[in-house]
Amino acid sequence: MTAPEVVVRPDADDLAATVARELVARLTAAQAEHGTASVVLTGGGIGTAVLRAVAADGGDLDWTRVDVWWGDERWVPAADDDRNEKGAREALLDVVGVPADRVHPIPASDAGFAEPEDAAAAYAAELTRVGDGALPRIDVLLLGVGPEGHVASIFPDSPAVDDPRPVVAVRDCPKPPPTRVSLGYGVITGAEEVWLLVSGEGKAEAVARALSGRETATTLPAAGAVGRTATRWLLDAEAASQLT
Ligand SMILES: O=C(O)[C@H](O)[C@@H](O)[C@H](O)[C@H](O)COP(=O)(O)O
Repeated sequence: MTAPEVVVRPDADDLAATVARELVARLTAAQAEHGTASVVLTGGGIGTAVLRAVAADGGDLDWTRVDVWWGDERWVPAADDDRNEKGAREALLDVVGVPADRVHPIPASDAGFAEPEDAAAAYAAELTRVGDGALPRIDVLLLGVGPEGHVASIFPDSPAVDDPRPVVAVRDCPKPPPTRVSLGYGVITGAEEVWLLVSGEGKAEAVARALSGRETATTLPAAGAVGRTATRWLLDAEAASQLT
């Protein structure tokens, strides 16, 4: 496993612009190598700010050859403002016009699945459909980090940490809404590059703990979020303020 890279920018705006530029460059390089690129999006404040920055300055990335996935989703109806999908569509996908068949949202609670477990199984099936029977290559997997160290919808001490399924339903989440669908660790750590986007003083302790080498995925899920070829912590100065 390669050591995590830590990038610190002065503030959230600079961080969003920097990550946007680097994301477009990475996806462009993946297209040059493979023909297509794939990215897993995150909800959250800085995650959505990055998408807005990509929309404003997206270079010449060919969005018709980018597969778009989500790391987690709230179990609410499609039109609910809590949907990560809704925020991502408004911030970026509707702006740059990604073709519908390349956008892979996690099913909403009104999409016809009785339980979030059914939606999780359907999302796992969609991953293997696109991956021709295996999990697809994910070039960049973006994650926000909660103040207690959660990533996607995997919270500290949750059974989801040890669930081997590629996509899991998560109930009783400490952060509302309580029911969610999340990629499991196997998919997260199967991504080529995992980029953790973190902004603000309230995350500084979680960042320092995650990078201390003393936490496990169970005690601090962000600590277990590593990519196959790269793990990048992309921070603003406040989020980095407790790093030694
Ligand atoms: O569904 C969610 O709650 C998000 O996907 C979550 O994982 C988020 O990314 C982090 O909590 C960071 O959010 P902020 O950047 O808004 O603090």
